[in-house]
Amino acid sequence: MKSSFVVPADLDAVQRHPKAAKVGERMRMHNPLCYGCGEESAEGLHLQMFAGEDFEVTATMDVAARFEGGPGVIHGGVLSTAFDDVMGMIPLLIGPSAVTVHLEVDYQRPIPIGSQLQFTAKLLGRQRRKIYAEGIAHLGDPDEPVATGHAIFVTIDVREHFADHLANSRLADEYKARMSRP
Ligand SMILES: CCCCCCCCCCCCCC(=O)SCCNC(=O)CCNC(=O)[C@H](O)C(C)(C)COP(=O)(O)OP(=O)(O)OC[C@H]1O[C@@H](n2cnc3c(N)ncnc32)[C@H](O)[C@@H]1OP(=O)(O)O
Repeated sequence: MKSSFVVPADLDAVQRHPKAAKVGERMRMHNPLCYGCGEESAEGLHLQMFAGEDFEVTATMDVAARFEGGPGVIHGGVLSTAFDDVMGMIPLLIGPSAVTVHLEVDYQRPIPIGSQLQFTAKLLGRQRRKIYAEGIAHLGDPDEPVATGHAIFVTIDVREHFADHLANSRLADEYKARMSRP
């Protein structure tokens, strides 16, 4: 079953942001408490993300026992979370902060607990505030994907978007201080 995800034809020109991570560099966590990539999220996925060529991101994730859904295999929602976060790094290569407005996942093979998942995500295009991305997950051979994801991210003003919610974070004080800087 193929995805029906559609990328518009009239896309904007994009450039890699001069301050984006260099090719092969680990991409910084957007939030240490992030359930996807945060190192301080005890139960999180602990995705490790790396900047690729052009508008690509690669990532790895150990499929820990706590991610079980069906017996011995990853939970589908956990895999969706991983795709959300890996593709969510694509906007950082072109600059703006962005949040997910649409996410879809095609599950192609069961993914065993104990395996290491590898992801490759790429920019499909930008149109105004919308950033279209695609990702694949594999177990060592990118030509044999075990799942495919598609997403749309919409750029935001970070201060405005999170203003009413910062207080809910365990890092509220740090974020309030950071966001109040000019
Ligand atoms: C201090 C540092 C912190 C750093 C944090 C970094 C953050 C990184 C976090 C990463 C974490 C990982 C990621 C996560 O987990 S992010 C967590 C999950 N996502 C969210 O919580 C987002 C919730 N949504 C919103 O808040 C609003 O919808 C936003 C603010 C995003 C847009 O509402 P706003 O009123 O501003 O704009 P708009 O409605 O005019 O829409 C704008 C454009 O978008 C198009 N559109 C909208 N929806 C859809 C859709 N479903 N399919 C297709 N298109 C859609 C729309 O047609 C329009 O297009 P056009 O006008 O071009 O035609």
